[in-house]
Amino acid sequence: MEKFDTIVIGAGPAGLAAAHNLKSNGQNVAIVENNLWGGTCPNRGCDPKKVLLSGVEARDRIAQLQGKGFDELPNVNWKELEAFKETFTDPVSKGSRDGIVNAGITAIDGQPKFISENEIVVNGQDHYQAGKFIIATGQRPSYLNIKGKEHLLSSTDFLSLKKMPEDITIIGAGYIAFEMATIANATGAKVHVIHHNDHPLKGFNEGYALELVKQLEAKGVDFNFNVDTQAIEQQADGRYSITADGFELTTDLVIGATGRIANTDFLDFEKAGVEYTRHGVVVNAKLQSTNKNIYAIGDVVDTKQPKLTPVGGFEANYVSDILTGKTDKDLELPLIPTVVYGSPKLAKVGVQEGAEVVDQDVTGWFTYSHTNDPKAKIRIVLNDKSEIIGATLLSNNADSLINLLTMAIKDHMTHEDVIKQIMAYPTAASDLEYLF
Ligand SMILES: Cc1cc2nc3c(=O)[nH]c(=O)nc-3n(C[C@H](O)[C@H](O)[C@H](O)COP(=O)(O)OP(=O)(O)OC[C@H]3O[C@@H](n4cnc5c(N)ncnc54)[C@H](O)[C@@H]3O)c2cc1C
Ligand SMILES: NC(=O)c1ccc[n+]([C@@H]2O[C@H](COP(=O)([O-])OP(=O)(O)OC[C@H]3O[C@@H](n4cnc5c(N)ncnc54)[C@H](O)[C@@H]3O)[C@@H](O)[C@H]2O)c1
Repeated sequence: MEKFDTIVIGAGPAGLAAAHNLKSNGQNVAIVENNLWGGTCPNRGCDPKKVLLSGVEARDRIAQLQGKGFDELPNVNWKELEAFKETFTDPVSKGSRDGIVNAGITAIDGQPKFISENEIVVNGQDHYQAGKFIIATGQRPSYLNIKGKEHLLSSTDFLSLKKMPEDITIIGAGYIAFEMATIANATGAKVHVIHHNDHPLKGFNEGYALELVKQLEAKGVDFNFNVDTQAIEQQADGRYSITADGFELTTDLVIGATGRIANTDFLDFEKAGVEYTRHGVVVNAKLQSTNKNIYAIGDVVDTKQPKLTPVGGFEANYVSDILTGKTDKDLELPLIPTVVYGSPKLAKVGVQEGAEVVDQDVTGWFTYSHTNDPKAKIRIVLNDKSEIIGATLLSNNADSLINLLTMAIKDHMTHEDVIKQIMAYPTAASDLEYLF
């Protein structure tokens, strides 16, 4: 039986970062993966989505400038765009595994199960012991429990569609639903979004979320709110009929985007004394599970933190520091900016209410008018010392501006601090001094 200082279970962004960190700090480390090395983000999440969105952005920009230098609106060639995406995704698994092996970390392929508090067996035959374990098994799509649920496809399927159907329906109105709807719409598909209540993108400012709905509606996306899907049936012609109380829709393909569920099953946690809920592994403020030698990081953790790649990476660094004696403090996450990659993009950071809120429609400002953007809005929240403490942005460059505002909040910047800076002009950043 092989013994290690630490065994990491799950080779996504969080698990890989922890394994590399621990190894470079002199530990004897193994990492177990039961599927694609690299995990969700580079194989079936953030990165492939961003490649597909680059096509959307290029087309949107030209659409906005039609009659202002551009005549024809080009079509997105899905087959070519998908092939381009695969040039990024195809090398990920081998590259991630090779990186592990080259770093001198033991790479184990297969399905691990705990058989005691400090031992796992992989594929029912190979036994490994460790002083510490890190669970980094992430999440997978959760499907609605309705009649015909077997017809639901996931975001993973969407990102690898060989052909974009003429008509596609997405159930749910969270991050994934908006991003898939944006991509499918730009390829020319008729897109329907069905949502069980009238709160899309819960957690974002309601007015801004509804403005994004309006912008997508203007591009032809059909939103159906307060529709609680009851059944999906395949018709003789291969299409699908979606039904709810007083509602019926026929479509070519149905994507379920109603959240994700933690990968806590199949690991026999009971044998290791690790408690978990349907939201993930239960941890304390040091990301330690109910077994003090087993930690959890990334999407699989049952905390309220947004489940995002940089959060998993931060937690990996933190647990590595704990396990190498560099810290014994509780985890303190910094501000977490988050972006819905729609068209336009919706971003937020920090708190959303304060002593003063400056909410502006900036569509007419040069930054947005020279590209003829249909809508840009910026909401800045200040505290009683006039420091920026939060922001929500809706614009095509919200993704980069939100990072700048995150730094400004961290540095407790006021308007006076902002005007002391020189920002490259003309950019969204050089507008900052006029925003509040
Ligand atoms: C469509 C989509 C788009 C996204 N876009 C963004 C974005 O733009 N920005 C952003 O920050 N985040 C985004 N996310 C979220 C991001 O992908 C996750 O937060 C991130 O991948 C979490 O990393 P992780 O290492 O915790 O888990 P994962 O990346 O899920 O990795 C977990 C790994 O564990 C493996 N595993 C699972 N069970 C077992 C087991 N029993 N034994 C061994 N191995 C196991 C899995 O196969 C996987 O490789 C997106 C997610 C999706 C689905
Ligand atoms: N840009 C990004 O950073 C990004 C992109 C995609 C995914 N992600 C991560 O992945 C996670 C999962 O994304 P998601 O869009 O699946 O989740 P989500 O939590 O953002 O949205 C889920 C949606 O499904 C709805 N829903 C839940 N239960 C339902 C039910 N029974 N019937 C009908 N609708 C129901 C919710 O109201 C919500 O609108 C996100 O929370 C985020 O952490 C991030």
